[in-house]
Amino acid sequence: MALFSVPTPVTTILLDIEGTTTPITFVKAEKDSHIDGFVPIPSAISDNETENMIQAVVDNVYWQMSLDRKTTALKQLQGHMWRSAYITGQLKGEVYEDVVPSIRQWRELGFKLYIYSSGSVEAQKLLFGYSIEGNLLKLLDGHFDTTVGHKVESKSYRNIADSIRCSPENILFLTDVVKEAFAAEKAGLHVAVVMRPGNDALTDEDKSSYCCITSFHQINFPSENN
Ligand SMILES: CSCCC(=O)C(=O)COP(=O)(O)O
Ligand SMILES: [Mg+2]
Repeated sequence: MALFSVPTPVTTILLDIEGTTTPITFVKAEKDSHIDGFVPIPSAISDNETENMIQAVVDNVYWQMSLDRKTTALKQLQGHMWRSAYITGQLKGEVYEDVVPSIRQWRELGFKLYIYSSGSVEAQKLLFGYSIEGNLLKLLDGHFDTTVGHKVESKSYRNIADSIRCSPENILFLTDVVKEAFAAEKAGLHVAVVMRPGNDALTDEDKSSYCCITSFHQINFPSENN
């Protein structure tokens, strides 16, 4: 197993969610038409304007979800919608099996841990608060979403560094998306790209440009001396 050695100045780890801590399939809405009992939305439009408007909004939300768009408005809406499903126990946040033991170990080693995801802070707190591994919020020092800036813009990473009063070179960002890794690196952060089953395939150029890992267990810290 190839190891990724964390550079010595790193004190803080910034984690992406989808494709990094959590399978993409957990976030991405599936089409329901293949499911037994599927109830299609009628295509006929009634004369009632309010209903038409509601329907247009619903259609637009479905369209955005089908494209897995990362707009702040969509992500805020998803957070609100998921709340009751989490609270009633119908939904539990998925995390890969290596995530919890790793982040526990990182905290024991003294690292600070933050989340930066396109998912709203509300949705992040639900996912980790009601996860298949129980309430993980106490393992996290804070959360950032796209209200701090888009994930492919370097400025967002500088904003996060400023907000947690940390120099960019003290932060390691783990993400599945190369454009995000590029933006973070440009801001001065250290990065590693996470390859999980179902993630978009990386090109050979991506693989040679970035340290790539398939599990958090491949992350090795200076204090581990191995
Ligand atoms: C926070 S739970 C839902 C995550 C989500 O909606 C999403 O789009 C995740 O994208 P990420 O930036 O974590 O890859
Ligand atoms: Mg991601």
